[in-house]
Amino acid sequence: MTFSTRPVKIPYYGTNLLEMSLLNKGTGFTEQERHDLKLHGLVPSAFETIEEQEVRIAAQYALLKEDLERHIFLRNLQDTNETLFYHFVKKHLAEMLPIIYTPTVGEACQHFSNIYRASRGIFISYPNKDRIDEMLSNVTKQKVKVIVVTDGERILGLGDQGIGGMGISIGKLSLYTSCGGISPAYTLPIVLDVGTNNDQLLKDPLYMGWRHQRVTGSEYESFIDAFIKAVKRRWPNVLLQFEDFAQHNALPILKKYRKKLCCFNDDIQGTAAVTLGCLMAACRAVGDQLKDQRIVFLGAGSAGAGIAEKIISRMKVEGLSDEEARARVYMVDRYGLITDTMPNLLDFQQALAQKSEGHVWIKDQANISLLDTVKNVRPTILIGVSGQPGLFTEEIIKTMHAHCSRPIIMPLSNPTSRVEAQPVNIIEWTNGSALVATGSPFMPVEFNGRTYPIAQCNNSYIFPGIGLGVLASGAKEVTDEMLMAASEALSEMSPLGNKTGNNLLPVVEDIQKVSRAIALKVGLAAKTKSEKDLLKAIDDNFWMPVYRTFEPKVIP
Ligand SMILES: NC(=O)C1=CN([C@@H]2O[C@H](COP(=O)(O)OP(=O)(O)OC[C@H]3O[C@@H](n4cnc5c(N)ncnc54)[C@H](O)[C@@H]3O)[C@@H](O)[C@H]2O)C=CC1
Ligand SMILES: CC(=O)C(=O)O
Ligand SMILES: [Mg+2]
Repeated sequence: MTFSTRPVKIPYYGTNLLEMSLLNKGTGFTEQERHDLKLHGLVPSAFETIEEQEVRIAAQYALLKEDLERHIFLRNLQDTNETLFYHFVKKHLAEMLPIIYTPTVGEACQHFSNIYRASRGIFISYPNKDRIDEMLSNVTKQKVKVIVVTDGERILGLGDQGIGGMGISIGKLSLYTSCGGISPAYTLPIVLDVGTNNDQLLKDPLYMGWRHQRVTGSEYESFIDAFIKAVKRRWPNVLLQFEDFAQHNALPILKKYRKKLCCFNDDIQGTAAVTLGCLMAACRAVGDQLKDQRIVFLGAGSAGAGIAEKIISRMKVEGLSDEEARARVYMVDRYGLITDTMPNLLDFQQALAQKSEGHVWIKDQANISLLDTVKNVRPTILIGVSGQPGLFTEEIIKTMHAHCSRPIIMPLSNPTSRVEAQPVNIIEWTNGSALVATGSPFMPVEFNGRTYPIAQCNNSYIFPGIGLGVLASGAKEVTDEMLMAASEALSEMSPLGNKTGNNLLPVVEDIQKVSRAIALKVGLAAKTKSEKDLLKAIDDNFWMPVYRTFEPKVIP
């Protein structure tokens, strides 16, 4: 990996410089820098390396008792000294990801206004809809390359969190940097404040968002449109990630803007890519193909439909017709199995509805439960993306296992409090036969003297690599081919798939390696550069949390 050690010329000095989290080094500034940048006296006289500073941070961190406190502490460090923050996080990645990301980030979103410390990102509220250009121009970062934007309506499985959604935009971008090497100087979290329907927030005197019911319909659509156009004007080549939009908006927004700027929806496409990568690896491990599986989903929303369509695409690559592939995928939602006679289906659900003709157990039945679906379909794969905890009951899991000796069971809902079943229970109910992957992190399960690792099938294995791949290739669009390449790259790195271990996914500590491999495949699928040039561009774009030497740009 190449890393530039050239001094950086900066036009900032004194207290202002210390207040810039991207440049601040605290006691890490050298004697020369303290002289040149007017810092003498503004920091304690000791000179410390980043490693020495980290010892202090680790000692302070060790005193904290609750995960939310740890999150606040780390966010504070991020707002004070980003290089030290990423240095610390990178060194303890497996321990810190659950603090800066799921599950703790969910709590941070729920309590966003109460734990608020310092500003980060931009808050674009509906009443300010005519000044979006001005708001974007207020951002001092010149080269924004990756934006994560949410409107806070469906934060993880926690529902409407209003401007608390900013927490997820910040968290995702922290992973772009810690897992995908995107410089924090190039990232920008955004929350679109279109009001909230969360009564608790509306009544909370500390809530800092617009106290108004959510704007909907054409008003909402024109607001989104104004936002997208303003982003294009300010940063025409940016990669925009849509995050945690509610079901009724997620797909329509993606469809409308997919070709208009370089963007993707993480919950639909990122989740589909990581799940498909896991399933391809799991099939390889047992010498099967995806086209031979029968799959049942609980939750036919953005994530469910995204994963289902990706699985269908892959089954078609493996030789099935569209009809044959769709016949193998069953979607159970709030009112039961989705069938072609069910009223009020959304377009994307209609495409995934099972035909009632030809299935005796479906014909003329309404509200077919998950249990009945499992009994009749005899699935080999069960995926939970309902956002509702506990719905994979013992009876359902045991029924599935009765017809499938090695079931693949993925309760993917986040955060931990929303998981469809506890991995330990699934392992027990299946007598250790199930292959389990969850959306939030879980400890390995000990059962009958064996250890069962629980893979974290979360889009965090995918989006940092997509971001790096897009930046390195200069792609103008995130195509289906690029997403499929991401799934393939991930599945090729699966220890279980490669028969080199029993982990379905590489361990979190290897996630930077995973992101680079995904970036390469994604970049190649973008067809803009040769492999050699791409590898160099990936290296060049990969930011490392080390202190650069600063020189004054203008002597004040
Ligand atoms: N592991 C990962 O990487 C990801 C996990 N997720 C998780 O998946 C969950 C769903 O996310 P989205 O699909 O975006 O939300 P969504 O709101 O679009 O879909 C959820 C679906 O579940 C259905 N549902 C609700 N209660 C149900 C019940 N009792 N039985 C059956 N279906 C029920 C809803 O009607 C809806 O169609 C969330 O908890 C989210 O955190 C989402 C994206 C990525
Ligand atoms: C992981 C993620 O994007 C979600 O749960 O919404
Ligand atoms: Mg999400």
